Amino acid sequence: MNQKNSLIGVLLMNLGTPEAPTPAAVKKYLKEFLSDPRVVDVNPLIWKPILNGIILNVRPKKVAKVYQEVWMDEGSPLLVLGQRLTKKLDQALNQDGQRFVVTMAMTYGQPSVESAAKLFRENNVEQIFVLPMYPQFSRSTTAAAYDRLMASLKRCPHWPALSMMQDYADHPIYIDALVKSIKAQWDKQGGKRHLMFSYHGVPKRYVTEGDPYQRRCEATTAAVVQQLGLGEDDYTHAYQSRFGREEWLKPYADETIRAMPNKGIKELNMISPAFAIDCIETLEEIDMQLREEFERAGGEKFDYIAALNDSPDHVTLYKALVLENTQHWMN
Ligand SMILES: C=CC1=C(C)c2cc3[nH]c(cc4nc(cc5[nH]c(cc1n2)c(C)c5CCC(=O)O)C(CCC(=O)O)=C4C)c(C)c3C=C
Ligand SMILES: [Fe+2]
Ligand SMILES: [Fe+2]
Repeated sequence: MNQKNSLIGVLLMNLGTPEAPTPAAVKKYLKEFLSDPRVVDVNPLIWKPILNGIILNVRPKKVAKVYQEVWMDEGSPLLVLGQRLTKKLDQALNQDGQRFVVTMAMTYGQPSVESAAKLFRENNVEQIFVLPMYPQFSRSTTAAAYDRLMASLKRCPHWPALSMMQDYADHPIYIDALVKSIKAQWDKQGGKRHLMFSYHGVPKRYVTEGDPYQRRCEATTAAVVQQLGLGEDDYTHAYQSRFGREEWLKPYADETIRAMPNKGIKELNMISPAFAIDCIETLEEIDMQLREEFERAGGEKFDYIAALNDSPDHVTLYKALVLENTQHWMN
């Protein structure tokens, strides 16, 4: 086996998204996603009846409408924008000769890890670098992606060499890319505004039990704030997307944003660094719901700073992460 001359597989992994903005497709997606104990760790004897009884009968109809509001001609934003980034990364990595096979898979649904594995086998890939598209590690996202990958390899007689990225919450090129996107928005709107960082939340208990997610989110905010030279009153760090009755990480984004106009913050920029790719959680929950809450409370200007998506800076970052983590296979 000549590993030095074989192609290197690059597997970008993201969460998953429904195949259509319909209640049936959303139900199928939520069933798979919310049955994963990495995401909801409640005892299955208690959780399964709640999931199958209430949640999967009520939530899909409501959430399908939300997907319809943000759906693109080619499909779900999470998938379409993720595929655009994958294609650009492929071009950037292979511009000086074919060395990498680059593809994207979802932890839940399509495109599956098995379809990526098939592509790698067809190209005789012997080494795979896995890059979960979550800047801040969490058991509910990154570890779930690893589990999914391992499960797909369970019946495989031959394993490739695997290298997995844990996270890149404070990687200098990631921080630079976020800072550039904030400065670009400031230039566009003609000046600075209060900057709110809103991260996808997780149950507080997960962090108490050892999930480093909160610490990693704080590391991202601290690095961006430091690079921008912001003072304490210039920014806010919060968590969105609460689900269920348990306490989640605080402060909650919706409560925080409702209180801002009364404290004199009427002009706001919002960034959501936990999302590498825009999706319903940013395009609808932030740019529609939280915007509305802010304006209803007396807020006057609200601008959401898009995820890095398929921007040149994101391609530069992902290219660097791949090269840094695959050097040992190339020399
Ligand atoms: C039930 C618990 C959930 C945990 C824990 C959780 C963590 C978590 N999720 C993301 C990224 C995404 N989540 C998305 C949607 C989404 N998340 C949950 C629940 C939990 N997430 C639900 C039920 C949903 C579906 C929508 C809904 O019913 O409200 C998405 C978007 C997918 C899309 O198609 O657009 C992403 C991405 C992170 C980063 C995270 C913790 C670190
Ligand atoms: Fe989520
Ligand atoms: Fe949400």
